Amino acid sequence: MGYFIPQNTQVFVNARSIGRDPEAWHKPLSFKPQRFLGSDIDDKGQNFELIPFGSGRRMCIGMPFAHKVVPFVLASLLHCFDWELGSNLTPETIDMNERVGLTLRKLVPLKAIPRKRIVRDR
Ligand code: HEM
Repeated sequence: MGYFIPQNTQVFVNARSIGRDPEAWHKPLSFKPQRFLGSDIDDKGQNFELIPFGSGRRMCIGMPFAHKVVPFVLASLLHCFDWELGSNLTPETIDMNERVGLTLRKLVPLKAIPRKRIVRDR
């Protein structure tokens, strides 16, 4: 690609910017999980526009575990609690600005208040 990278250079892949590239994604800043319905793109390291777990020999070894645990924990939290936003916020007024760093964090932390939902046994 025409770049000269000196020996022993430490290279960081900017997965955040790749995931927000308008050349790779339609309306990249919109939360649209349905964009993956019927899509061939997955996160297993072969589609370089989506590399949350990295790619190649050093990609995340915890990916299969994360694939099982993250949906399970999320589904449990949604199933067992009703969630409210504090500070008179609505989904439209949440501050989505980000803080710069090695990992991506919200500039203003999200305060979500869980209210226990009665879950009946079958
Ligand atoms: C949503 C959850 C997770 C994400 C997004 C994630 C993401 C990543 C990324 C981006 C890398 C660097 C890959 C590279 O250098 O190309 C990595 C490496 C690694 N991850 Fe994860 N990870 C997750 C969960 C886990 C879990 C649950 C474990 C262990 C149980 C784990 C263990 C590791 C290890 C050991 C490495 C280093 C692999 C190596 O350098 O050979 N990760 N992960």
